[in-house]
Amino acid sequence: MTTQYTDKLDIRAIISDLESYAPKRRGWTWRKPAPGLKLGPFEFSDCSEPLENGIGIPCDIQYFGNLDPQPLNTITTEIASGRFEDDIRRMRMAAWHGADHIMVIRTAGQSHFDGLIEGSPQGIGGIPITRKQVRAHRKALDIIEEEVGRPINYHSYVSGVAGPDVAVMFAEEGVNGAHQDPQYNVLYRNVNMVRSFIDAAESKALMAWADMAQIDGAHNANATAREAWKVMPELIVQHAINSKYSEKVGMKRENICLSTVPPSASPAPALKFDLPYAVALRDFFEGYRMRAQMNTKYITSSSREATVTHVLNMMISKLTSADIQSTITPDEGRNVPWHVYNIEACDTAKQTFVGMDALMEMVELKKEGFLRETARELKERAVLYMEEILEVGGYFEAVEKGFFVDSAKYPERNGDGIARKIDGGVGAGAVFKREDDYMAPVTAHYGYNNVAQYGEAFAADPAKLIDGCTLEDRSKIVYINELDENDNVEKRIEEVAKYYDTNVIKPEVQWLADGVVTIDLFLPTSKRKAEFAAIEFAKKMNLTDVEVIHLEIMHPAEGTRVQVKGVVGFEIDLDKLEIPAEPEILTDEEIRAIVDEKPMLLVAATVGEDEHSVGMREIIDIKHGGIEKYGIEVEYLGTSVPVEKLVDAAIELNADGILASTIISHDDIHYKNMKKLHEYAIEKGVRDKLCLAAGGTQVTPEIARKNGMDEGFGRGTKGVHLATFLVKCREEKQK
Ligand SMILES: Cc1ncc(COP(=O)(O)O)c(/C=N/CC[C@H](N)C(=O)O)c1O
Repeated sequence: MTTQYTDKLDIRAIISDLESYAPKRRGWTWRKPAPGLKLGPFEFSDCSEPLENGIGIPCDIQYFGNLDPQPLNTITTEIASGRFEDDIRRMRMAAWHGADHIMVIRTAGQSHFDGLIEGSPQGIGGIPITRKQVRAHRKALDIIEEEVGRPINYHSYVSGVAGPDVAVMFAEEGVNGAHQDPQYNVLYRNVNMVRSFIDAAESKALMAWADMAQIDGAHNANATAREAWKVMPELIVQHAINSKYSEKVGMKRENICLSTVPPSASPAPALKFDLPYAVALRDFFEGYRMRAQMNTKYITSSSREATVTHVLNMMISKLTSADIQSTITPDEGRNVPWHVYNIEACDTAKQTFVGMDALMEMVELKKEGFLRETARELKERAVLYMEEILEVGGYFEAVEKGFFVDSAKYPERNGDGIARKIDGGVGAGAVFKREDDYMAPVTAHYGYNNVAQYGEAFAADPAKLIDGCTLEDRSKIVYINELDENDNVEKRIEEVAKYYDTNVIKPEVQWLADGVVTIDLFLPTSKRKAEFAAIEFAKKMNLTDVEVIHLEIMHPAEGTRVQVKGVVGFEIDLDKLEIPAEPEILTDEEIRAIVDEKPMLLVAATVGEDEHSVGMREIIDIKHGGIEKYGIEVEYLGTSVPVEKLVDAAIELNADGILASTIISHDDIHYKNMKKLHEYAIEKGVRDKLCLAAGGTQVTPEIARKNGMDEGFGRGTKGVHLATFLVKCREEKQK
């Protein structure tokens, strides 16, 4: 992080004056490759340009100085809180953790709305797409991308009965990417298929004009089929139908992203299914983009399990290709994703990809054997599937016959596919042939448009007839702020104004001040009893609205892990908190001058029965930025040293202080050893003379001091922190 951003985004400022907001650019932005990128002591092969501001994963911050390498793959985070004002804060967190593709899920059922909606109503499982909401998010992302120093793509959905209306609005509002696949309408939203494909042509023409990236909907078959791995031939066919249709309408291949989800998940031998499928897809669809997403069909309430599934999916992405890596949040299987899980998923993607940097310079996929034979078989099945579609008369007839999402592996059939009537579904009978003199003076309008009746000059640019349509002249866009005087963002912000305007805070998981917390318990009893006992424990902790969100058997009799969510009924005023000032740190020069003037000698050891030595070596050795670089002399006694020996050595050497490394914290042994050290120094009559410092990954300074240390040092301690303490402590002791 190069600049401290200590101010929160001003949500009220972002949602104000949206009427005059205009997007800065049009179209999708891919990451900039940085071949041979050097960061710290490392060189990376498959990374993109680093961020100006970002937050590395914890071990990057603790051990590598926040190098924060960014993989070449675009990383997506999906947000679905239902309140777009709270989504904005989460976008900022995700962007700082490496997401450059923000996908905001739509409110349930918007596919059946037959027109645009306006304003800022709250949504279910996502937000209602409205012009106001899209502008607010794009305006917020303009600010956020400046902070992180990388363009961020905003993504939504062009589907449902009002697809083309939404596509026009997205083109007007600078949306960068969208899902668009007429098969989705037909199979999962029962929108009439003829209507869906005609609307798709119009929508895709607009998306092509807006240079938007398109994601198809094949992944939905995965999540819908009974045994996902059996729909592989169909997935290839679904990708082909949407990709070819998109290209015919005029979309560039590099903007056509196949939404490829591996059809299985462990404990199935996942890569045996998923890798051949991934290879087959890339064999067939050269020149298109791949958008990889882990399988969400088999996701459960175990956030750990979801993370492993995510990592396995990224292994496939690395072994084959993924231009976009979608990240399903690890809590997707138990609630509408929460802030911290969006961030976990972004970190998992970043950590995994940079950890596998240069993998394909070291391994390659076998050119023969099971992998290639299986890939070929899948491609053959897909071709047969396509041929049979032609035999029965084409796509519409095949849908009527229930070809799609049948749970058998084509050409086997179980007859349980999703069948739709050609003349059925929402919007049926609403397709009309354009009259000979049909004319629409608008840009990116698909199909017959007889503008030539007003002069050939207009044929190539129909909007010229009206001096530009809304795509050329934003003043022609009608912006409506709100339609509902209650269900809107201003009202919602009023309800939580205190938490915007003061330093009073409550815990939250998705909405400001929602008060929700989770507790993670191990209960030494059976699953059923643990479930009810956990609720009781949570209630006794004064949580309300208590719900069990995850149960995991450690052993049928020995115990169960339970995760519970609940609401706290109180808040904290930060202004009234006693927060000890951060310890002041002296400069290297100041410390060196003090030690030059008055040499310092310490004795150091890892105490008790503890063999860990790395931490102590790092805090001492000059090459790790340890205290020796200030000229401080250290007599290191090694590991598993009794505290008595430490004190005796300090007396013998007339040392200024003692450094005790205490890594093992089981049964608070680290604090017990500190107490022993303190008491023995008193017993030997040297306590007042010596500066006693204890350090370790589980050490809390306040508790170390309670156990007799002059100071304790926990995670992230650097040499300068310890050296500052030592020179000040010695000065104090020798007054
Ligand atoms: C092709 C297509 N069109 C529209 C919608 C939106 O669907 P409604 O508005 O009808 O809910 C979807 C939904 N996918 C969810 C995101 C998924 N988790 C993903 O990452 O892809 C879709 O796949």
